Amino acid sequence: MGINTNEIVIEEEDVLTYAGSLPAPNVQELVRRDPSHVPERYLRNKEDMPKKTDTAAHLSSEIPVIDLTLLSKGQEEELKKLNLACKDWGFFQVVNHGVAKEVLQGMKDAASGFFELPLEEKNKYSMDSNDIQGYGHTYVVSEEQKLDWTDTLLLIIYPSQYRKLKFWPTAPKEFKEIVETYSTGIRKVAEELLGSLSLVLGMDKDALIQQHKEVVQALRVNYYPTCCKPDQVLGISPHSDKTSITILMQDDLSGLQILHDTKWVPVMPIPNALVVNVGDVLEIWSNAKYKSVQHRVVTNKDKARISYATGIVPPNDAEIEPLDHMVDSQQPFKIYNKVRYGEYIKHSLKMKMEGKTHLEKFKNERVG
Ligand SMILES: O=C(O)CCC(=O)C(=O)O
Ligand SMILES: [Fe+2]
Repeated sequence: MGINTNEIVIEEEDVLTYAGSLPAPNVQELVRRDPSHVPERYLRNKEDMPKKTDTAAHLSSEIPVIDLTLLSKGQEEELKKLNLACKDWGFFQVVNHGVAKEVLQGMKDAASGFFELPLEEKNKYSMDSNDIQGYGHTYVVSEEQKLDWTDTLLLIIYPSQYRKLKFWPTAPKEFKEIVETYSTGIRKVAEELLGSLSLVLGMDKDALIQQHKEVVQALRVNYYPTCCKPDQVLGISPHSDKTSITILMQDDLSGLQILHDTKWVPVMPIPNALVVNVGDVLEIWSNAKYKSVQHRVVTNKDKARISYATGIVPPNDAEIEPLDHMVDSQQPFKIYNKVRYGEYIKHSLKMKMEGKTHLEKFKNERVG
């Protein structure tokens, strides 16, 4: 069945519904009932857990910090910094981004209020079994896989006709309004970044926005409860994002780590800054000049952590492939085949999160 919104007909099956997850326990509730126990399904093998030898905390201060105000003025130095940040790190933090600190704080207060509600209240917004919008878990595809120590609220925000308001919490009562205000601010940041990225990739300023066909914006709020066995449990498994770019607000608790060369580097919170990373779609468009970088989240014994990831993606019917001018002497053929975003995301959602394995299927056979 299609939905008719003025002239646009959206195929519901195509755009609004994604493969869902198997049911999984509510982690916050597990901890509330027995903070001293972690079920087997969450306990990982030693080799999958952070080790001193594969972590490089001293590199945290090298993760680039970009000034968005300078970028939007087209300042040459800052554009160069952006290009290097995407090439060398795939992650950077953004300051002077224009989203007021009251708005950032308002989003944090509203989300904390939601997660503090009793389980039966939160479960009013539970994901349906065939979809990823709502409160629940994503990427749970088998009874055997190890589970992440997190509960998630995922909402598609823009274009507004894709919203499923039944999943939008009505408590705390200001939730909806602050999500709108926050998301409108983040959208401007996304547009500014996509404009600057277009320029540094040698295109007109609006080229990457055009590539999206339509900029779809989703908000994924991750709640990581305290964990009594942080050395055996991960908040989120290593993965790359299925986005063009992701814009993340973290609270004042660290936990996010990114894979840089062969070492995991913590992304330390900078008050009121946003963390931005290159997702798979930008890796494909740029023919891997910019790579989506694996990241994971570790757990914490003493304090719950909440993060707010805005995913910028194209609609399901957009075809994505390396842009012609990204084929050059450095990368003399297109390393990904053309794929509809909808096909790519459905394939990815059927797999547990495991690094970048979901991307293999779309690689050109000439990639060894
Ligand atoms: O919690 C974080 O810092 C990262 C979350 C994340 O990687 C995601 O939602 O894709
Ligand atoms: Fe992520």
